[in-house]
Parts: sequence; C-alpha cells; structure tokens
Amino acid sequence: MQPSSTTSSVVDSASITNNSISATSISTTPERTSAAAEEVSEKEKNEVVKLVEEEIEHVAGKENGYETVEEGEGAQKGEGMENLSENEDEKDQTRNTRKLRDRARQSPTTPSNKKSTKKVKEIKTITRQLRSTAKKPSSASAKKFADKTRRQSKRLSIIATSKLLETTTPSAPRGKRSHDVMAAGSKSANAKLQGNGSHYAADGSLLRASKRSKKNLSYNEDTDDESSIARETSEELPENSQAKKPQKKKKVWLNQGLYLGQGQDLDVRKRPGGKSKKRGKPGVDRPAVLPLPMFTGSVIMDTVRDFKLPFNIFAPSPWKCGPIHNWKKLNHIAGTCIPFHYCQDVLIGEASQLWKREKASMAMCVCEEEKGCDEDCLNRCTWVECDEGNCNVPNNCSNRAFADLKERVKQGTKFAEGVETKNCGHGLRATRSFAPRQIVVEYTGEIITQEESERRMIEDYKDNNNYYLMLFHQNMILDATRGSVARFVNHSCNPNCRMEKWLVDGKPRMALFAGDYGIEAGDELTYDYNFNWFTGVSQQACHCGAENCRGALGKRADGLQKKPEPPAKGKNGKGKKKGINGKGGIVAEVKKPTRGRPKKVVANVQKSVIITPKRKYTKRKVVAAPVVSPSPAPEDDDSLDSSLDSSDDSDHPTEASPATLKKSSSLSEAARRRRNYNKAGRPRVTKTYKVNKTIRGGKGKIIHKSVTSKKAVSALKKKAFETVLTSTSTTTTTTTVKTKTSGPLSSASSVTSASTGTVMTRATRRSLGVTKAVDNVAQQLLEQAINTVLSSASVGVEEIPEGVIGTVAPALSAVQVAG
Ligand SMILES: C[S@@+](CC[C@H](N)C(=O)[O-])C[C@H]1O[C@@H](n2cnc3c(N)ncnc32)[C@H](O)[C@@H]1O
Repeated sequence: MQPSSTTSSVVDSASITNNSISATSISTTPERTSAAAEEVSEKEKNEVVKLVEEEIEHVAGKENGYETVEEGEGAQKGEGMENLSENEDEKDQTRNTRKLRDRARQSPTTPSNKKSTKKVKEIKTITRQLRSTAKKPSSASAKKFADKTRRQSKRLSIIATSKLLETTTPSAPRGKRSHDVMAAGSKSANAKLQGNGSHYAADGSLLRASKRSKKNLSYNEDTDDESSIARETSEELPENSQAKKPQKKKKVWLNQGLYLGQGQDLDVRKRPGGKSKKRGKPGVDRPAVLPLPMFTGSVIMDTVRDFKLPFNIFAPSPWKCGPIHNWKKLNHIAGTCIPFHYCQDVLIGEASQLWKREKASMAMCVCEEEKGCDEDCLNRCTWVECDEGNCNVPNNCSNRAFADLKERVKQGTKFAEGVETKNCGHGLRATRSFAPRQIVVEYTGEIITQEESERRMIEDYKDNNNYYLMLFHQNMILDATRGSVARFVNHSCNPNCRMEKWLVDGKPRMALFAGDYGIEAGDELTYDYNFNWFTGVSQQACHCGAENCRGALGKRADGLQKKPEPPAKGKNGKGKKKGINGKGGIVAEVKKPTRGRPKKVVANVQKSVIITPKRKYTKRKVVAAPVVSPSPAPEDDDSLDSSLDSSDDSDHPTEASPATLKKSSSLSEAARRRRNYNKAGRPRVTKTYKVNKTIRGGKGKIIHKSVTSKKAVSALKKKAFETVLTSTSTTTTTTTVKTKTSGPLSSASSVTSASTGTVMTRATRRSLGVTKAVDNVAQQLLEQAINTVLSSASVGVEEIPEGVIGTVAPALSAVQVAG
C-alpha cells in the first residue's frame, strides 16, 4: 500500500471495552480519505481487522466464557488497523510475549500458567497472520499510508496488546461486575494521563498520549498485569515475595563519645544476687543507662561541694517563722561547719594552757551482771560515765549516756527544733519523746577563762540580753554563743530537764538530760539556770510562767525576790490569758504538735508557737544518790567535812549569770577564785537524799527502809566519813591502789588490809555494820580524797616519794588534812 503524501489520519478513538477492540475509527480529512480509499484496498483492511477481532474474541470467549460485546455499532472498524507496521507490531507483540514468557518462567508450572503459555502461542499465531497480511501490501500508496500512520498504529498496538494481555491474564473467571470495575479502572488510568499532556476523547478514550503518559500507561498496564500475575504467583513464590519486602532500618545507638567517664563494668540492671536482666546476646556490651555527661559524673562523685540548705529544709523553726538571726553563723566554730546539735568544746586562748588534763577515773564499778549499772552504780553516783576501762558489767551497762548520744547523732535524727517565744527569745522544743533521765543534747561551746568571759561581757555582749555563759570546770567558763543548740534552752522554775556535768573518759562534759517525768514530743525544753545573783545586782525577770515561778532567773537572792511581771494587757484592757489554760506562761496556744502543718496559729503569738509542759511538777523526785562532783581541790581550808554539811542545794552546773560575771571583774583574783570555789567549784552534795537504810527487824529479818530525813542524812554522812578514815588507816602502809598504768583503781570491794592481810570485801564491811549507802559514800569520798591529793597544790607532787604516786598514803594525808 502506498498512501499519498497528503494523506494524514488521526486515530479518533481506540475505545476498548470488555475485552474487545470494538471500534477503531480513523477520521481523516475528506481529500486524504478519498485518496487513501483509492489506494488502500478496503477489502484487505477489513480482512485484517476481522481476523484480529475473530482471534481476540475467540481467545477471550474461550478464556472468560463471555461473548464479546461490541460497543457502538456504528463505529468504524478496522480503519487504520491495516496500517499496522510490521516492525512495530512485531516489536510490541514480541515485547509483550517476552514479558509473559518471563513471568511464566519465573512462576512454577501451574495449570493457569500453562494456559497463559497456550494463549501466548495463540497470540503469536495471530501476529504471524497479521504479519503475513501486512507483508502483502496491495499497493505502494497503502504502504506509504502505513508509514505515515506508524505513530498512531504504534499507540494502537500498545493499547491493543495490553488489552490482549489483560484478556489473557490467568485469573479467575470474572463476572460482569468485575469487568465493569476493570473498565472503570482503565478509564481512571486514562484520566490520570490527561494531566500529562495526553489528549482524550469525550468518552475518556485516549486520543493522543504524551511521551510521559505513554510511559505511565505502559507502566500502569504493566503493573496491572504484573500485579495480577504477582497476586497469583505470590502465594506460590513466597521466597520471591519475601525478597522484595523492604528491610526496616535499624536504629544506631550511641554508646560512647559524648558520655565518657563512667565505668564500663557497671551494670545497673544486675540485681543484687539475682540474674542480670540484660537482654540480647551474652557478652555484648550494651550500656543500660545513659552514662553521665563527659567528665562531670566522675568529678561530681569525686569532689565534695559545699552547699547551703534552703531554709525551709533546714527549718530550725516552724512554719511562718523567719530564720533565726545569726543561726548559721552561730553554728560555725573556727570556720568549720560542725553539726549544729553536736560539736565539741573548744579551748580558746589562755584556757588551753591553763586547762589541766585529768586522768580518767579508773575506779571500777562493782555492779553485778544481773542488775547492771543501775542507780547504785559507783560511777553513776560520782557522775562518771562508764566505759571499757571502768565498767564491771559492760554487757549490761546503762550508764553510757554520752556514748548513746554519739550513736544517735550519727544516725542524724532530729530531736528538737527552734521556736521563738514571746518573752524569752528563742527556745527549743522537742520533736520526739525522751525517757526519764535520758540524755537530750550536749551543751557545748568555747571554754574560756574568766578574764576572757569578762572581756566578752563588757565588749562583745554588752548589748545582748541573752547570755550563754556557763560556769564549767576548773573555774573556766563555757561560752555557748558559738556552740550547740542547747544554748537555746530557756530557764524554767519548773523545768522538765536538768543540766548535768559528767566526766567522760576523764573529760568534763555538760549535757541536758530529761527530768524524772520524761519529755513528750512538742514540749519545750527547759532547765533551771540556777543563776548566782549577788545582792544589789539587778536580775532578769523570769517569764517561765510556772506556778512556782521564783520571779527571776536563777536562785532567789535574799531581798531581791521579784514578783512576776503583771500580765500584759490585751486590747480590751483586760489581762491577756497566758500560758496553758491561762495559768501563766508565755504561750497563747497550747497544742500538741500534729503531723504536718499546724492548723492554727493564735494571733497573739509573736511568730511561732511555743509549747510549755502540760504537767504540773508538784512532786519532785529526789535525786537518786548523793553526788560529789569531781571538782578541783579547794584553795582554802574549806574542808570536805564542811562541804558535806554545805547547804548548797545545787546538783546542776550553774549558769554564769551576767551579774556574776560583771561583778567578778571587780574582784581580786584570790577573792574571785574563792568565791567561785564556794559558789560553784566545790564539791556539791544534794540536799535531800533517798537512802536505803538496812535495819534489822525482829527474827533477823532485814528491812530496807528509805530514809530521807535531814537528820538521818547528816548521820549518814558522818558515818560515811568515819568509814573513810577507818578504811584508809587500815591501808596506810602497804596497800597500793592501782593507778591507770597498773590497773583500775581499787574500789571498796577490793581494798586490801595490810594489818590483817585479808581483803576487806564489801561483804566484810557489811558484817561490820557498814551499810551499803554508807559504803558507797565512803568509797566516793575516798576516791575524791585521792584525786584531790593528786591534783592538789597543797600536797606537792615533789613531796610524794617516787613510786608512791597513786598510793593511798597521800590520800590519807589529804583526808587527814581535810579532817
Ligand atoms: C541561754 S539563753 C536562752 C536562749 C535565749 N532565749 C535566746 O533567744 O537565745 C538565756 C537567755 O534567755 C532568756 N531567758 C531564758 N529563759 C527565760 C525566762 N524564763 N524568762 C525570761 N528570759 C529568759 C534570758 O534573756 C537569758 O539571758
């Protein structure tokens, strides 16, 4: 066929519906059409088209069981189909066939694949037929036409082939609905192509596909075919389908680099004693937690940093109460931060040179294992704390208050908190309960000489109203201005605590002990200051509010008794109710501390709540045993005997009152020493005693009777003193009291009698009529005498023959001097 040069044709539509090429109309211009019509044999064209249609219908009908339905009866059939170029057709057919073949090869031989192979063969046949037809152009013009329309025929061939493939796809028999769906899909695919520069007819059929759309078309068709094939083959080819699955990206963990400096062997997931929770392969080193930032971690762990606790955590006072002035500063000694509730005494200035180190008392107590160190413990009676060196029953000893305190402090539990009172400044309130006579807090501070204390009083504390000076030991003053919180404990004429001075490992130490009734949490801690006031010196008025208030701080001086100040007037002119239930005191609200925030703070309380003891201490228990404090030797001839008869009723360390100290500055050194000795330093014996007197009743029955009368006490003391003399005189020449280096100091139970050569045991002395109480007092006096002699200047050390130091001889002489 030789188409004319002027002939041009455009494929109007290639509408493909329901597995058939229903109409392929070629609209041409009249001149061209007429020219083509002359040259191209209509018969030939029709034959080719018919053949293709027949073949296709045959295949499709066979395959799907459907008759092809032609769409558009009037559609021109076969126009332009005769122009299919041999090469193009062959190429297309070959390409498609190859595709099918490849797929068929990939898939295992199944009946459906066999079918498709068969169909491919059929298509091949059609192609061959078409070729043979095309090879016989009727005329040169027809051939020319065919060349001219190569482009269009190529498009047609693509569509036709694709449809052929579609029809030949091995799939389950489709119903009409399926066909409709497929048609709709094709349409939508075409519609997609519209945006790609393709031209479509009104019914959506492709007129001219752009280069890109051609690609897409082929792709879509290919993918359609492929997907349909893949759908079928995927089940049969699990390996292939799995291989195609995209692999999930693995996250890369950072296990080194930014964070460096943490031990690699640390495995926090390891349970103590249990199995490691580590997952994954054993031996794989995977950090469990993010290590600390570079270097910071190890630096933080290695270095100690100073930090300041926020006030609300430190909280020395209750809520809504501002920080106590100078609180932090006061708790620092010589720039060192010492736990505020536990710091040791510090010798300041001259005091350090003057302070005499004393040997620890090595007198063994004679307590029995069953009873332990009870009230009768010799150490306890002499205010000496038991330790390994002087305790006979270390496993059952209850006379180790300071050791207990040390343990408690180590635990760091809170025991008290600061409060602000209305009239007494700061106070201290217990935050836990204390058993009777249990140690509460140590009173520590700076040990200074009297001169230094005078200087401080005149210069440093001249504007102060609160004083923290305590007459301590060896005529030294303990200034707690920089000391433990015990300094905040206020005075009360009806106290719930006692301030006691003890010898602990040879060192005098002062501490606050709970009274005989114990302390409940929330009680304000108080003790009797026992100030020594001098006549004519103004005293500080006492605001303790106790029923038995003496009106002034400390002892009541003759002619200086002050009545308590009248209660402050309220707004309405009436006296304000004070204290507990209006019975006086400084507190407006009485409340047991509740857990958490206090619910109510009464308005007339200055800043916080202070709670005074609820109980009335009407009955005061007498002190357990007569006490001789291990004080220094007297400087004058004030004898032990006179000290025994002293009416000084203080068993507490005495607060050095400001008046005392101010007055003392005008005294001569000797007079001051004498005064200090008289008032504070000399041995003290309690005024009242509770003594168990053993009386033999009828029929040899021994009756233990408690004697508390003054007469009985003086008789007791007299007898005790005689006992001391007797005991020492019997041991004058040969008896050696073991010193610290050679062993514990002999107690009354092991004094050796040289004259008899027998040990004068406690039992022996009992048989001689020496009662236990007398024996105790005697023993204490003996020890006291020995200590006194050894430390006394009146009996110079040089006078004591070498090797005799520590013997009873000087003790005897001392006692005799004293007597
Ligand atoms: C050892 S301090 C006690 C703590 C003191 N309240 C403070 O705020 O620092 C002793 C001072 O407290 C005051 N004080 C203690 N008890 C008192 C009381 N019952 N009546 C009046 N003032 C008292 C006195 O000013 C005394 O000099």
